[in-house]
Amino acid sequence: MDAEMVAFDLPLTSPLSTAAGWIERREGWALRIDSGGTTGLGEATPLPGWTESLSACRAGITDAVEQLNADDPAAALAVVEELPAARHAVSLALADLRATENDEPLYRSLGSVGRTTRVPVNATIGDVGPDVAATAAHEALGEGFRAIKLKVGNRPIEKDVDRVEAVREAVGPNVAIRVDANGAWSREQARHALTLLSGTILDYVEQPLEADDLAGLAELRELTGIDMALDESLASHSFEEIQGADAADVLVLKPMALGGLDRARRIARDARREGIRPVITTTIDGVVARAGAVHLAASLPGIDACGLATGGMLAEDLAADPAPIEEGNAVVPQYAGLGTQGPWERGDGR
Ligand SMILES: O=C(O)CCC(=O)c1ccccc1C(=O)O
Ligand SMILES: [Mg+2]
Repeated sequence: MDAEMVAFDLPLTSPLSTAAGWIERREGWALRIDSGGTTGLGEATPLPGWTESLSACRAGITDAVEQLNADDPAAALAVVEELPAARHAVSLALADLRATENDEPLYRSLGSVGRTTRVPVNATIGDVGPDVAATAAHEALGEGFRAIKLKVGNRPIEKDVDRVEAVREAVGPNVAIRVDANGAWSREQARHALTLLSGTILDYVEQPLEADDLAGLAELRELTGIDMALDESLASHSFEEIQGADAADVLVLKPMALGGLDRARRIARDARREGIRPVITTTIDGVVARAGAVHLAASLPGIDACGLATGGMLAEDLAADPAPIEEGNAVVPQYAGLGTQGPWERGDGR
């Protein structure tokens, strides 16, 4: 097999705030494996704080490309074992290649038996004031979204409460609202915020406390009865630890941060077995990784709304989107494999 990587640097239309700071651009590498004319695409888009550094990622993919060119995919995976973004690229390219060789869409190749044509997604609203948030939420409602995720935790509690209430007012009672604090609150602040929000029905609160405070998350879950979603906690704690701590109702799975679709899918299935809802999201990835995440979500029948409507945050992308958002759903590509050639795409789109 022949493998090559190309660097990219994609600016966001407007920066998104997270626990690890502001995301303004997404840099990474697209990877293509060619095996006798059949290709497999991968993408590594590291996000420091969530994955390895850019330099560690570049070194890892470079090593993996060398192993792939020596026809040793197992060695390629081994060299990126502890580099989640790099492993994401290598494992995705190999999975895409396999699915393409088998002439089946990637989500089927991941183990799904039925046909899935759409995956519900949430609209993502950043740390904007109540009026802008309400306008964005109202627009999302008009576009067909049935779930909205709002970033909180960057303002005084009362201000965040106003923002959440403004969004609820804008969308009415039938849209699920999720809030994501990215670990910003102390135990006391989270208790206060969730008490003030008790009149507003929330689908869940995502990472209200820092990643390592599993005991606090379990306590908050018990105390408030609000569904607790863990995101950052998954970077430093295994599924078994989280389950053992009784800390989660929902797990937010980011294939880029977890090291690939295969790893994320295993956690999703473990979670479901324990009655925990998996939700698939991205780290604001390029189209190759985003399409992979859509396939992963499609391989989990009946999945809740996922955080996959992130393509619109990018001012530029690697290629046209094979999984566009329509009426609050990602359309699942039914071509063989992933459904995109990324930067290797021909000008005509396929
Ligand atoms: O889940 C979504 O709706 C979008 C993805 C998102 O919010 C995100 C994007 C990059 C880094 C972290 C996060 C997060 O969920 O905290
Ligand atoms: Mg989150």
